Amino acid sequence: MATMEDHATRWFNVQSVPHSYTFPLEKRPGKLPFSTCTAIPIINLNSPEKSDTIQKIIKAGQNFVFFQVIDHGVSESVSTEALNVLKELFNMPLEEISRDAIKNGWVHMGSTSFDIDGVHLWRDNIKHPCHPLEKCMQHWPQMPTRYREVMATYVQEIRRLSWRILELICEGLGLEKGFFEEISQVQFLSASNYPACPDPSVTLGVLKHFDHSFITILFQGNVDGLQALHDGKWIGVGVLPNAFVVNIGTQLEIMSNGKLISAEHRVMTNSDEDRLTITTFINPSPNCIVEPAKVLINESNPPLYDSFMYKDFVVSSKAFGPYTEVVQTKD
Ligand SMILES: O=C(O)CCC(=O)C(=O)O
Ligand SMILES: [Fe+2]
Repeated sequence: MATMEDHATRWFNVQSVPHSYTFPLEKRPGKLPFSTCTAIPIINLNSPEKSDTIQKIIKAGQNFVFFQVIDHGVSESVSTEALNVLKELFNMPLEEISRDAIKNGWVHMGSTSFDIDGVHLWRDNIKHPCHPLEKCMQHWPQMPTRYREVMATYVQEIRRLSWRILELICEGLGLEKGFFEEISQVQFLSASNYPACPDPSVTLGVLKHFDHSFITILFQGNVDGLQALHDGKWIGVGVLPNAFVVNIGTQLEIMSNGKLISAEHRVMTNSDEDRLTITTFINPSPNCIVEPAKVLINESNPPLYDSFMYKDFVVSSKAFGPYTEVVQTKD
């Protein structure tokens, strides 16, 4: 357990944002308050009208890129327990977290491990692969002691949910059933703790980026912070109790030949409370050839993207930086 003393000396326990966390003017979010965009689609996955659900997902992927799913079949206690155990983990003394990460082979990125153009992000982060479970679990945190049990339930539920969504997308795009099965065997988890920040206008939890996944499933608890770039403006993907945020990744944009679009997004901090989130990426397998699906290509719909092997892209773009080896299970 973290002691009071340990907490008081942590990097975020400061009266003002240190220079090393202050972004250059053009990257700062500025003083605008976080405002939730009410137009972001909310999709009920349990609706009896399946074709209606599919249509809503495809439309959301074309227009808003992010959407939220409700009545998704993941019980609230599973997600809440996952957040609780992560909170315990992030509260442990830093040396203990680092020791566990080194011993078991998962990634711990304390805020100072990130250095983007010389500036740190306002977050602590952990990452590890999740699939196949039997192979991955031994490389997860050992502490808190119930971490593996709680997170195993969570990641399995999220895998089921992501399958459901990918199958609906297949149907909506006109791809054969199970199109993504073989090619999306990589799932990894990235959990972030964004402590309350004395001045959210000068720093960010995550800088603007695309997710290089097929889809990303985010549980953001009950604190706002996520913004997506839409028509050149930052829009807030506000918290909806027990909902998951779904984001179309760049690799699905390519496979769909641009029928679905991936959006840049970023994370703002806030001055009132800590924010803890769990991101699950469903990624192409390393040997997957990423290219517009053949059935979507014809004379009037030429391919809009070149084809490449996912692992070559990951290496050449440094998509996962120093932690490529860990999140990209080898074939
Ligand atoms: O924490 C969030 O709200 C989103 C994080 C994110 O965009 C990512 O991990 O790629
Ligand atoms: Fe992201």
